[in-house]
Amino acid sequence: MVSIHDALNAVKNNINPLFKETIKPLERCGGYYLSKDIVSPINMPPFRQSAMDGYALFLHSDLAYTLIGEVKAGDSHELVLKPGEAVRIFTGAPVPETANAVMMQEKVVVNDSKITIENDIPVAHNIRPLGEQVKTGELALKKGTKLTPAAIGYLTSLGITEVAVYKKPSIALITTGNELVEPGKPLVYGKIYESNSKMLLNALYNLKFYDVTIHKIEDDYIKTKNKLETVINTNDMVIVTGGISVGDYDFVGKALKELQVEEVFYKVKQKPGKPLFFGKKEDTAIFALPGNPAAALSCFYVYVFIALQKMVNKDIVELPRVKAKSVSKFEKRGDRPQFLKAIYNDDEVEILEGQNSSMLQTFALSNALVFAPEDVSEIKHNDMLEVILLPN
Ligand SMILES: Nc1nc2c(c(=O)[nH]1)N[C@H]1C(S)=C(S)[C@@H](COP(=O)(O)OP(=O)(O)OC[C@H]3O[C@@H](n4cnc5c(N)ncnc54)[C@H](O)[C@@H]3O)O[C@H]1N2
Ligand code: MOO
Repeated sequence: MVSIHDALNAVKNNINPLFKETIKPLERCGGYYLSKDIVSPINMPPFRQSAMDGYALFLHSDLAYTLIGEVKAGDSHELVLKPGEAVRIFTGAPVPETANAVMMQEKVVVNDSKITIENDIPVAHNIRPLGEQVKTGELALKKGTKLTPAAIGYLTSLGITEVAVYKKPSIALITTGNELVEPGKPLVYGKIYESNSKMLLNALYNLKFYDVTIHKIEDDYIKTKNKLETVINTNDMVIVTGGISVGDYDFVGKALKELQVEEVFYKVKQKPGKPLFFGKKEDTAIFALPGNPAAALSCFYVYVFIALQKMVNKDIVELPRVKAKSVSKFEKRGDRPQFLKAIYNDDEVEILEGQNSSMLQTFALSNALVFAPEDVSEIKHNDMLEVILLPN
């Protein structure tokens, strides 16, 4: 049995960034990281743009100008101004080459073709220069940049439609157990509805990992071994739930050994999630999470989360931890450090009733896990606690 500290380090040290590339339509790249520098194919803006609705001017020493025409957004005609001349212009329209400033209309008095501006303005006033954001051939975004909505908007504004990004891991989710029934089917005595796959699928989707397949196996050694062999050979990560403890029908550990999966650790001194397994086969990471649903999800957030972040080359790989004041009492039994389902709000944290590792009801209300270290046996009101914030 390893400590939480050693288990966390083992996950961090045994997972490498995937660095597999794929070309994807830009609009589908939210949350991905660029695998190549992007050079701008155009100047942005592609022409000198008016930043205001108003008048483009060829500045001279007087406040009065003569109006000679109009340019609106989308117009392509070129008007030629002489000093003291102006054109009506609108936001986003191309500023004629010969105009050198734009005055907003609120500061202009119009009298037929004569206009008077309120005050002097400097050259370039209210004109967005050609290539102000980026020029043709310049670096638009560098390799490794995360494609946020803003980044996708920016690259789209440069006319880019597809980009090279780091592939996200392909993940196989496997549930085990004869007792599991697909929701929607009748529940016979002794059976339960299978919930871990949908729960973890959504945890993965929530973190923007979409390349996920779900597989179900009965408590049968040969079937377990064959299925694990296939998914390990074809995925970057395999997440199994159940069948990893010591029962006669827990075949996952034996099958992984037979398949020569390298055990990095098995069993962690923690509650929930004692029988957690983490191993590797070539570049595939294998987690076997306890079948108890709340234990599986807790292990997912504390350990699998880190592996996922490392695979996509993120700098910060753990969920955020904060300190918060306890508003509840809790008695911790045994010497295992514990992750407790809790509600964090405004620097305070409430530890919920119903901490059993089979209970999702309380997890469904939680937005955090309180970490109760080994040497703590009692948590009191106002104790300062370490709180892991769950992704929302
Ligand atoms: N003699 C011992 N027994 C157990 C130990 C131990 O140390 N010695 N550890 C206990 C702990 S702690 C845990 S956690 C569980 C883990 O067992 P497994 O990982 O082998 O999980 P299963 O036995 O297959 O299932 C446990 C529990 O979870 C339910 N389950 C499983 N899969 C799903 C699913 N996909 N959806 C919903 N619910 C699921 C399953 O029906 C069981 O109730 O072992 C203890 N035993
Ligand atoms: O370690 Mo188990 O996950 O407590 O129930």
